[in-house]
Amino acid sequence: MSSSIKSTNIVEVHHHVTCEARADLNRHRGGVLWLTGLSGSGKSTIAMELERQLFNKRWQVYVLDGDNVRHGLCSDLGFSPGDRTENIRRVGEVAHLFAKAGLLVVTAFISPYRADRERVRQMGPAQFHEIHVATPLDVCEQRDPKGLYEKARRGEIPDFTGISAPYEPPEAPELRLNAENCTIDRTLTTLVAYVERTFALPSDQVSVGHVAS
Ligand SMILES: Nc1ncnc2c1ncn2[C@@H]1O[C@H](COP(=O)(O)OS(=O)(=O)O)[C@@H](OP(=O)(O)O)[C@H]1O
Ligand SMILES: Nc1ncnc2c1ncn2[C@@H]1O[C@H](COP(=O)(O)OP(=O)(O)O)[C@@H](O)[C@H]1O
Repeated sequence: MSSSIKSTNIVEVHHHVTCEARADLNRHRGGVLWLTGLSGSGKSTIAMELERQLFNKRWQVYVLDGDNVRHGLCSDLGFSPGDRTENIRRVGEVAHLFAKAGLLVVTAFISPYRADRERVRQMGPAQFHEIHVATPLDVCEQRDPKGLYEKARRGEIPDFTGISAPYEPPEAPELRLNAENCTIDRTLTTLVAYVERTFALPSDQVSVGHVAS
């Protein structure tokens, strides 16, 4: 974990293109939609389908997914509490950078610790919306799309979330998806409407030319 700051004598460089100018161009604000939930709860399925539907509506949108990020940026991290915290810190920083670049970032990480998710919320300045994919453990275990619960029950995966490692559900997420009782289609309808309500610019909002010369 990199808790101590080693970068000193750093002076911030300012962009000439403002966040407002990017939003004007895209017709939506940048932001972070943070999906959290157990393995098998539906995070990746929902995130990728949301990306596809928003892309088809010409949104600037990108998914950061746990399994993918752990192949590169976070390939040095495992699943101890400290490594998970560092994983979420790095992803949070990247998500906020993308959001400042004007994108709607959809993240799909278990992110089991409340404090880690709260730290990402506080990173700002982009809007952070916590979405709990609230599928219960028994349903996730029944689905077991990657066979990981079976392995974890056999003791072959240590520190497996929900089995031998904790998951702290959000207490007041911006949105809770009960994917257990809802089809993928209905979940997506709810989410797309939520995103449009929250991040789209009103169609009558006129560009005011925010790009500095
Ligand atoms: N011990 C343990 N616990 C939980 N998950 C495990 C573990 N080992 C490997 N995997 C696989 O890693 C994926 C979770 O990675 P994340 O980066 O989302 O995890 S975390 O947010 O840092 O907790 C997770 O992906 P999802 O099933 O999509 O959630 C698993 O495929
Ligand atoms: N309503 C639903 N929402 C999301 N996924 C669902 C739903 N019903 C069934 N599933 C299935 O559950 C599995 C969820 O796996 P995945 O998206 O990889 O979860 P996670 O990324 O949280 O580990 C997929 O096989 C998906 O088809």
